[in-house]
Amino acid sequence: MSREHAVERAIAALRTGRAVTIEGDEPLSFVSIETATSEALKTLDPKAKAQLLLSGRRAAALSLANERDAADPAEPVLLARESWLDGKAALTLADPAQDFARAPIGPLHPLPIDTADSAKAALALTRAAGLLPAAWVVQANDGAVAIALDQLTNENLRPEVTLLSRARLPLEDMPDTQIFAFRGSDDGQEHVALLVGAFGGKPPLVRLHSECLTGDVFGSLKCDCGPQLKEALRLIGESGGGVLLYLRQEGRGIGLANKLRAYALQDRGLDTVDANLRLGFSDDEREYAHAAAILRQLGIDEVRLLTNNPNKVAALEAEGIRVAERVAHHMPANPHNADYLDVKRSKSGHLA
Ligand SMILES: Nc1nc2c(ncn2[C@@H]2O[C@H](COP(=O)(O)OP(=O)(O)OP(=O)(O)O)[C@@H](O)[C@H]2O)c(=O)[nH]1
Ligand SMILES: [Zn+2]
Repeated sequence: MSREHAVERAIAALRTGRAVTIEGDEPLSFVSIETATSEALKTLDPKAKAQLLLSGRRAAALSLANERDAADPAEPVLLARESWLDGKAALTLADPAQDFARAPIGPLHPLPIDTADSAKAALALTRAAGLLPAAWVVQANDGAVAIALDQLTNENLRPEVTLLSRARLPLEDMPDTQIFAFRGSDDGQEHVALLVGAFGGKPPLVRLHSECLTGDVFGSLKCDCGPQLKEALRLIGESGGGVLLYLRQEGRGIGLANKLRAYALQDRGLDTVDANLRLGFSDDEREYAHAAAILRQLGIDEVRLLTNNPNKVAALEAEGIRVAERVAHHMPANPHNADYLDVKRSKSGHLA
């Protein structure tokens, strides 16, 4: 099976509460603790000592001593079977929603992991599925969807994108716009490119916009995404033409439900970075390999990039697209996003 289909099937299984088996030297079967069906939970191994996989970051937030002293917060932590650790308790461990409203939970006993690569890949799959990075370890079973570890870890497998369709899409003040849909070869995500006007000669003005349902569609004041999206299109049109990529990396790559979980933590006083960490994600889970592949398919290998984020410039260059110029893309702050924009500058390296 192609890697694309294997990953897509595994993601679909996790989202619907079914088990996935990572095959290889260190086989590991698991289900998402968020979606696990009662069927899947029946396959918890009654004899096994091990039970729950959490991300190192989440374990650190729970003040759990990692076996490896949390040297790498991205490393998974394996917890032992405890009689009280049922579906509800596991969800409380994985989801920080209750962190401020309950007594400390435990005792919990981390175990050494003898399937470290598979455990890491398992949590990467739950993240890719937009679920909390937490899993029950279950017994291998016939119903599980199998995927080979090297289909998940082979760094040489650079994602490619397939052009699915293109059409005219007249926009306000930019009637000469075309929309292109692409599908990622590794995860099946549909990304969009808007080609505005005709460009040629100097490197086109390009905006890599990461999906933000709340800002882009509902006009949320918590972030600056909505105004950035509109202004980027306006600037691209004004400059004679260019490209806007609409990348399906909602919530800096953690997915919509997880972003809303992060928002709930922000309602409790955490900032945008700490909220991600408490959920068990890194501050920014995005990647730009798909963006680079789309630009290449559009015949673009050099851009003027609209962004305040130097990591985005570096990531795109690492994927082989030259950034001839960074064009600042600041929006006026409002009372609801002023702190957010401050944190982007003080903690995430955004340029003022
Ligand atoms: N996890 C999380 N994601 C958020 C939050 N606020 C906005 N986002 C997401 O952040 C992404 C936009 O990131 P920004 O940091 O505004 O922009 P950037 O792409 O890093 O930098 P610029 O190019 O300068 O805009 C979108 O995917 C949003 O959904 C938040 O509080 N938590
Ligand atoms: Zn936003």
